[in-house]
Formats: sequence, C-alpha cells, structure tokens
Amino acid sequence: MSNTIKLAVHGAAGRMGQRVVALAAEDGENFTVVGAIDHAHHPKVGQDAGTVAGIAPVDASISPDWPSDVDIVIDFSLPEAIDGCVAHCVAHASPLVVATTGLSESQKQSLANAAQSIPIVWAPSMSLAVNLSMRMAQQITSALRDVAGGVDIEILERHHRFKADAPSGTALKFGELIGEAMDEAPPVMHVHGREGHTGQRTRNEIGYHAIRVGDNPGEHTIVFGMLGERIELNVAASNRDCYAAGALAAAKWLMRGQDGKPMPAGLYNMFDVLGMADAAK
Ligand SMILES: NC(=O)C1=CN([C@@H]2O[C@H](COP(=O)(O)OP(=O)(O)OC[C@H]3O[C@@H](n4cnc5c(N)ncnc54)[C@H](O)[C@@H]3O)[C@@H](O)[C@H]2O)C=CC1
Ligand SMILES: O=C(O)C1=N[C@H](C(=O)O)C[C@H](O)C1
Repeated sequence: MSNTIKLAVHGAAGRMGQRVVALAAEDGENFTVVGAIDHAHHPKVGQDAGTVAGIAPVDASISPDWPSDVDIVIDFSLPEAIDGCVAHCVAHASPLVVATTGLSESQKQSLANAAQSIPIVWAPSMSLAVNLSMRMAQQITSALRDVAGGVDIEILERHHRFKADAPSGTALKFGELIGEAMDEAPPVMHVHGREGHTGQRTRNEIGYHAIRVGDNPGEHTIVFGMLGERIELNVAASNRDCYAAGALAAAKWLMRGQDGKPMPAGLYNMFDVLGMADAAK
C-alpha cells in the first residue's frame, strides 16, 4: 500500500467505473482503490466497489463523499457530474484523468482553466488502438488530400444502446484531426447524418453516422471513398478493458511521468501518455 497510487474513481458504479476498479485492484503493485464516488441516489451506494465490480471487496464503498487521502482521480461519469469532480480536484490539488464525453464548450474551457493548477489527461478514448488509428487517419488524409477526383471521408460509429451522447466523443475527435489534415479552404463542414434532398456531396465535408445497437462497447470506421476504390479504417473494442487500462496508464503517467517524477500542471491527452504527441501527421 505504501508505494501504491491512492486512486479515487468518479462514476465508480457505472459500466466503466466498475472496470477501472477491477483492473486497478488487479494491479495491486501500482494502485490502491481508496475512493469510489457515485451519485448519492445510486442504488449501490454503501456497497463495496469491488463487490459491485464483481471482484473481491476492495475496502472502499460506493459513496457520494470523497475520501480525504487521494493521490489521483479517474473520472468516467456524465457531463452533468463533471463540474463537481473538477472543482474537487482543483480544491485538493489532485491530478485528474477525464474520460467522460459529451462535454459542453464551457466545460471544456473549465478543464483548460483547471489545468493551469493541476495536471489533467483528457481524451475521448483511452484506447491504444483508437489513438493509433487516429494517427493513421491523419496520415491517410494527408496522403489522399490531393488525389485526382477527390476523397470523401465519412465516420461511422457503433455503440451500445445505453450510450447517452451522439456522435461519440471519439468520432468527433477523429473528425477534428482529419479536418486539420484536410486543411481545406473553404473550411471543413461537419455533417451529421443525411436526410431528404441533400444535393450532391461536397468535397470539404466530413459525415458522421451514429449507430446504437445492443451491447457494442465501441467501434469506429473511417471511410475514405475515392472514385474507383476506397479505404476503410476500422477499430473496434471487444470489451471495455482497453479504455480502463488506458485510463490507469494515464494515471500512472501523471503520477510518475517517464522518469518517475509527477507531471506538472497542464492539459494532456492520450497522445502524450502514449508517446505519440510528435508522431508524423
Ligand atoms: N474516454 C474513454 O475511453 C471512454 C469514455 N467513456 C465515457 O465515459 C462516460 C461513462 O460511461 P459509462 O460508464 O458507460 O456510463 P454509465 O452511465 O454506466 O456510468 C456513469 C456513472 O456516473 C455516475 N454518476 C452520475 N452522476 C454522478 C455524480 N453527480 N457524481 C458521481 N457519479 C455520478 C452514474 O450513477 C453512473 O454510475 C460516458 O461519457 C462515456 O462516453 C466510456 C468509455 C470509454
Ligand atoms: O460510451 C461509451 O461506451 C464510449 N464512449 C466514448 C466515446 O464517446 O467516444 C469512448 C468509447 O467509444 C466508448
């Protein structure tokens, strides 16, 4: 316990929170779960977070109250819950990993403000495969930007029926990065679904299509359509552990950096954590 990172999970009773608790408990050399925060009205309040996650008890109960001695917070909650979490971390100088998607522009600005005093990793996908695919999508876009006849780029995402936001934060991030690589004038248009008499597709748009089916833990397909051929870049999770493991890697990176020292205040992302911040775009 003495050398482990004391971790509080915000949204601990949720689908993702449970997997973070379970993987952190499995990695007992690095982590001790000391806090399992969730909404005061959650039916699991009072139960041990390990039991809720389907593992042995971890000696931290699901609770709306924050414990006093925390090294770092991982958040997988809801946009309506994030402001309180950020305020708590700033007030207690706790480093923070934010994975919640669907944040408003003002919430994104609050994160940037908070990052002036605490280190924050914020990313719509903590998955290694997704972040690698984002770099690949940027490279494919740059390579095809001036192809004869043009390239049409569309982003399809599939998620479980319980997902609250659409399109996914990951799809929007793919679109943002691809838009930068398109470097278009006039600026790129982000088109969400199509219906009715839309007219012909323009060259400077990116289309988004959100599919909600069953228990899909997350899948993104980037279609690069040309005249005569196409590329489809597909990245799919088999379960939620890719995201939970990524969030724990981000927490370790914030606490220990690459050289064992804690990261200074700042707003970081998974490219930073994975050493891909300067990867060729
Ligand atoms: N960045 C990434 O890699 C990933 C991000 N996500 C995002 O994480 C978020 C959570 O996803 P899920 O676990 O599937 O959702 P979920 O709905 O299963 O879990 C959310 C949890 O937050 C809790 N919560 C609500 N209000 C709260 C409050 N005021 N204080 C504390 N907890 C509160 C809920 O009771 C629930 O237990 C979503 O925004 C999702 O898009 C999900 C997977 C991967
Ligand atoms: O809600 C989810 O499940 C997921 N949400 C994230 C997003 O919106 O991009 C990441 C992942 O795709 C799973």
